[in-house]
Amino acid sequence: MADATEAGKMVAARRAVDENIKKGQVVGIGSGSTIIFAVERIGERNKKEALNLTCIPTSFQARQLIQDHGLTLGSLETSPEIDVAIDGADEVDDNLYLIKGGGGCLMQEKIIASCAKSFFIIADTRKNSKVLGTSWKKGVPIEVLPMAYRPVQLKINQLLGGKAELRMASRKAGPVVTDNGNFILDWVFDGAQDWPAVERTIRDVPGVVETGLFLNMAAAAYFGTADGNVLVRTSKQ
Ligand SMILES: O=C[C@H](O)[C@H](O)[C@H](O)COP(=O)(O)O
Repeated sequence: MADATEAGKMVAARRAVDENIKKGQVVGIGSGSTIIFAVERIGERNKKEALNLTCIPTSFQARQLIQDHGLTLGSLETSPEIDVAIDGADEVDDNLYLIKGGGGCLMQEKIIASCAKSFFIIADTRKNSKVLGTSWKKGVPIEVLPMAYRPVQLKINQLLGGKAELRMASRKAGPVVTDNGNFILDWVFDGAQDWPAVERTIRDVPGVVETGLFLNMAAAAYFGTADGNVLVRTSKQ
């Protein structure tokens, strides 16, 4: 099963890279386990085609991946406009609404995606849902300022129901600390939601830095299966 999932991630990543990355572009590089296959493919093509890309990372991990594959590392300061961004997701619904941040990276990912002319999602087929919360049961990640985590937690519970849980680290005592020095709350919800309204409600709570809901951002999602097939779903808009 694990190998089948990895195979699905790989075919989706390779197809998205081959269809969307062109010479000379500024490329946003996402975070997580699926993006590894995309950067491997970009590196492979770069050796053959001298792509001359500038790659903008969304995390510490992405920065290392870019450098490990001999690609040119850039920043939003020098390249504020991105041609294409590619990233993974924890779940994708029928509207191409996404939950992201399962690996603790969401704020830089959202900034990079917002600067990109096109934003593509790569995932194995398990992430392809009609309704968010069908396969991803860990909730919506919310990045919060550490000093505000407790009131934010209480306010979200009051405003939305469900439960906003402080994400704890597994190989360190205490909470997960993001690349930006913040904490993460995972808002575990029940049933279908009005996602634009939920996004507004969460963002309006002082102390919230960003949410892992990416709405109306992705142009297409590539879902790979172990047998090498890739389903491409494009935005309805
Ligand atoms: O925090 C992590 C990022 O949002 C990832 O892109 C997301 O969790 C998907 O990761 P993976 O490709 O490992 O499933």
